[in-house]
Amino acid sequence: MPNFHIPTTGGGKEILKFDRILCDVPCSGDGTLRKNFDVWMKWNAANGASLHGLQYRIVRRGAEMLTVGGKMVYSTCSLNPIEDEAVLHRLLAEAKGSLELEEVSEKLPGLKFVRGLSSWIVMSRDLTAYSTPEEVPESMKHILRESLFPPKVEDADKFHLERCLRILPHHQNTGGFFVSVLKKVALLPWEAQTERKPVTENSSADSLVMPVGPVESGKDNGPRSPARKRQKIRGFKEDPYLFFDEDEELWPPIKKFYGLSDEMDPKLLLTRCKEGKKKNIYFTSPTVRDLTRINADRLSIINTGIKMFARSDNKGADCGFRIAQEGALALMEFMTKRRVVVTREDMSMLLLNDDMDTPPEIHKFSPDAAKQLHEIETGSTLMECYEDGLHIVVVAWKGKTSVRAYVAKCDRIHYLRLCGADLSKFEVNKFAVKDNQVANDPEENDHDDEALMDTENVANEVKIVPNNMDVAHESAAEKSVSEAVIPEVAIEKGVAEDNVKQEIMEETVLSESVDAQKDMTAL
Ligand SMILES: C[S@@+](CC[C@H](N)C(=O)[O-])C[C@H]1O[C@@H](n2cnc3c(N)ncnc32)[C@H](O)[C@@H]1O
Repeated sequence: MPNFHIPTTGGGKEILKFDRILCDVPCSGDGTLRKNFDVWMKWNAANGASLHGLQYRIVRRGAEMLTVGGKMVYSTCSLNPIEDEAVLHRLLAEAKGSLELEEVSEKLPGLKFVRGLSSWIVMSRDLTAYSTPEEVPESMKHILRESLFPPKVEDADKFHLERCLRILPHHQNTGGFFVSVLKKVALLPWEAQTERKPVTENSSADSLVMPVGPVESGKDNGPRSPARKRQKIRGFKEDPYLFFDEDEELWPPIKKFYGLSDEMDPKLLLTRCKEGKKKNIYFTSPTVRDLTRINADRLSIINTGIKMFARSDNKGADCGFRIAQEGALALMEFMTKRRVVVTREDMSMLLLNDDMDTPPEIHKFSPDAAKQLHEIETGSTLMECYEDGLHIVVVAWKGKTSVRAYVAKCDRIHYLRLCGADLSKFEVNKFAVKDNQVANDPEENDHDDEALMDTENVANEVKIVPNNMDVAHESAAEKSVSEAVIPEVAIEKGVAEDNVKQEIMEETVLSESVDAQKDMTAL
């Protein structure tokens, strides 16, 4: 994760530090073996060792991005101490007291868990066990490195690894999970060495550096100098983020139509269209707007803000933009018009009617809701229900004689369930319907046999699935964080020759790494 710049009060910029960080890192996933059949086939004792380095670099980078006083969760769905306590022990040892594990067991009363480990053994792929780094043969030292081993007995207490929580599958009938909370109590030793200066145009922090931990090839090396530069991330040209100015011509008609108060700052609205008609209008907070602007040349931001308005080319006196459901709750705070309060029965009727041709007519609503509806002009409207402790706000289109909900089907079902409405018309078992069709249609039966044969053939071809357990790709995991966004892949099943597999793997790695790079810089 690269640094983000933020403006300072004096008009300069500095590096943003976070109050809270969640490092839910890629892992072998052995805690999920009850639901992931694959884990049984792919597991070996060295999986943890090949992921440890990547996990360490991610959490170490997290610690750097954390503000002093901030907290960071480190979690995995693996129960292998090499991926869990060993990673934390390594970071805590390097942090020299600037990071502490927090006691969080009281935070979730009733949660069953066992405490983190302070001792464990390290195993090679052939199941040879080693208790200390000294026992590891020279030829294995580059794989079973010192950092995989537990703290020395005399040092163990000071790391408080027992404050980690290990949730075992049988405790709550779930997957296995490891979770810990770190608190940053002082600058990290390697941060403290570099005096914190404001960012200038020419300072190294201003370029896209990845000030992450050491590249782990061969022998392990200590924290590295923050001045070392990394390659710039190349990639996609995203549509620009164009924030409204004071004199944005779209704003006055929207403001008037929805009766938006002066408290709503139009400069928090943005579009992504440079030319032509603007399609969607997004809303951000002042902080996100500043971050987006100030980092525009340094980061490829994929998406930001919530969709608040969508263009609607309905003829009429409206402002040309309807409210988007995603932004409705944020918008209603400023809306003094076009809000209709309805009863629970009204809301159920509106949402149950998903037949676009016959939306419910206004006279079918309760008298009070019908009166409110008659008083507003045609166009986008909020329908709000607060009966019986409900708090449902949906976007609708108020026509001359009827009202139609503009809500996605899954949301519609969710709200109907809250209303206690009859959901039977949505509860169709697709598989049962298909089975019935097959049973009643001999031709369908024929086709299905063919389809089955095809499936069997496909199963014998090469299938590529993302899988972070493949030790063949240890080398990717051993690269720096900036490069190691390349997801590992595994051949799930197949009869193809090795070189064919290799070609396909390379192709997949390439295309997936581009996607992963996009994800990495998404805000
Ligand atoms: C356990 S998942 C996180 C799941 C997430 N917490 C969620 O609830 O959807 C681990 C994530 O790490 C990402 N990842 C894999 N390699 C990475 C790398 N080198 N740097 C950063 N993230 C990586 C994966 O894409 C994956 O999304």
